[in-house]
Amino acid sequence: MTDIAQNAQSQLEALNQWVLEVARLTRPDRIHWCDGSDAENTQLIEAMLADGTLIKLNDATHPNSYLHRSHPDDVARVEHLTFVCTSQRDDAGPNNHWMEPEIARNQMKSLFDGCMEGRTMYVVPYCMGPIDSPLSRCGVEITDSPYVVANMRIMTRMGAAALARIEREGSFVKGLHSTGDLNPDRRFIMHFPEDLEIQSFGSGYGGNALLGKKCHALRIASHQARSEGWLAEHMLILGIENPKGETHYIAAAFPSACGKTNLAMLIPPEGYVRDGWKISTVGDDICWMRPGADGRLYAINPEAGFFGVAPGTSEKSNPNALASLQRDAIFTNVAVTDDNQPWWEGLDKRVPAIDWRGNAYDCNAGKPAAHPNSRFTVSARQCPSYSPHAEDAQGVPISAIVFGGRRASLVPLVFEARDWTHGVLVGASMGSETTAAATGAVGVMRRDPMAMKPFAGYNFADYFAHWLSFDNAGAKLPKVFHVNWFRKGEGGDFLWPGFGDNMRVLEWMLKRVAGEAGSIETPIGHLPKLDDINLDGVTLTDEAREKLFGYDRDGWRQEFAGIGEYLDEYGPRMPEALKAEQERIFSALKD
Ligand SMILES: Nc1nc2c(ncn2[C@@H]2O[C@H](COP(=O)(O)OP(=O)(O)OP(=O)(O)O)[C@@H](O)[C@H]2O)c(=O)[nH]1
Ligand SMILES: O=C([O-])CC(=O)C(=O)O
Ligand SMILES: [Mn+2]
Repeated sequence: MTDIAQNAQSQLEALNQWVLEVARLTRPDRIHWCDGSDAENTQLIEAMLADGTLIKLNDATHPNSYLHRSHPDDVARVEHLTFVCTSQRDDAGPNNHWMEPEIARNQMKSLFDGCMEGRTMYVVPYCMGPIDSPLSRCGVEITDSPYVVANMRIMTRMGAAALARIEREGSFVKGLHSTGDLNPDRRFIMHFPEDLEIQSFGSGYGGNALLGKKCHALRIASHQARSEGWLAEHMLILGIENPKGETHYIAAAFPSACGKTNLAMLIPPEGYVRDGWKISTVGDDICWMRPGADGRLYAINPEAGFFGVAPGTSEKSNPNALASLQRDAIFTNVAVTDDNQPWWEGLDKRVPAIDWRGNAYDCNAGKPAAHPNSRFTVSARQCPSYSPHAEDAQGVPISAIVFGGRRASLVPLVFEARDWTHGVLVGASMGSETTAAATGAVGVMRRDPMAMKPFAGYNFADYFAHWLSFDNAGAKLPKVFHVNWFRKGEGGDFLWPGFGDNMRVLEWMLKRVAGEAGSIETPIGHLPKLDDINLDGVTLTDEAREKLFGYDRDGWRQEFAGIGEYLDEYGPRMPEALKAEQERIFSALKD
């Protein structure tokens, strides 16, 4: 036998053994190896329609589309129940909940004991990233949820091709998932990055249960990326083609429910379209980046579908998303109209008949009909703006990295970092108001470095050091920017129109990359002057102009004092260079 054949056989044996070991513990009635075929999917869907897990939507308006109503206590990620179990506590860092691996494994073992009795155990081989890309990585999720299987089929390259790659390759991420009894007291999402392992119990919700997404492609992958010299980030990737026909790619990190899907699918304002500007979508949530031979960062989207926020998605805000959702989509926790079409707040003026829990909708009760974190799952290939380069094995070269949060006050529309180290500080000091994507209070300002607070699989101090390490000889790094689409006026309204008009800010960024646009230098970075940004067709009040393009020195001094305190929470592991950058800016703000 050749070495390669021998390796393939031993990989397969390791996988088989693990599957049997899990089956001995969880005691399912049946084991089903998923091949990802249409026939298999049809069978799964039929079984879910029969037992009520799925409800068929209006076939005339939404062919092959389904509604899933989750348990009302299981509608979002659960950060307080999510753990990174490294052998050393400090390796997980103050940014993660930590448990000793041995204790976590024993606790999970007792939860998984017999939990699949009466159920089918599905073995789901998947590939994160194009099946032929050297940047992609594989995993296998074992789950007792057919809803998870149907979603994984849309969100990843699932089935036979992934299994073949696993047989060829050295390693895969092992993910074990059971919905258990959905009791929130028996719910844990455990990560063992040193062993490339995930164990998730007690939830069927997206980020907790579709293990390829946040658990693998962010927490495990970020840990792996650190030792292998790449980056696994909570970023969208989009392409911008200018009137000259040149395409630049931008990666942008915004926290959960802060605008990644919307920016990734942006349709430019009319004047831009007429001039020949085009936006293409590579990814809307996760970005894996690695330096190429030419020193630039090359990125792939490890996902194959979108698990997007439904509320706020409309023909006006995001026509590309709506067009993607015409068929073959799974909707989770949305409302339905009297003719059984999916509906959510912000979609249109119709009044829904049934709310997300399945009760008659009472429009006077003051409660939303769709859950604020209701979602759609759909293949990226159905998106009209899906980039022809989204499946390129070598990835796309990144010209700019954008950080952004939901900040009602202080933070202007856009500014540019002076250099890479400053850019890393801009990312590290990001703040944002919490959203419905995770359980807990909404609208509370918190530090969310690089939009990775819930997703970094290791100590943020080491993560920032890893980011800084990309600035080496030969590197041709992207420019770094910060945006805020969510600045509010005294009256509580958003001051910036957002959505398609965000194109104006993207254009300024590309001009900065090309050295063609002006700015004003301030201690926090380069801000555009009002006439550096094309505002043709946008009406802004005086308050909006001042707050979106101005800079409040006193407010920023306070902000930087807070950033200094935040960095200090990480103790001596925090890289000196980042602390020094913070101190430089803080003292410039005092002058
Ligand atoms: N005011 C305003 N709201 C926006 C803008 N872009 C997105 N939103 C709203 O923000 C919410 C979430 O946006 P998404 O694009 O789905 O967020 P995401 O970052 O992809 O979220 P995750 O999938 O949770 O990671 C939606 O309700 C949008 O309508 C914008 O430019 N301005
Ligand atoms: O993980 C999820 O369930 C959805 C998501 O993208 C996020 O919360 O950032
Ligand atoms: Mn996300």
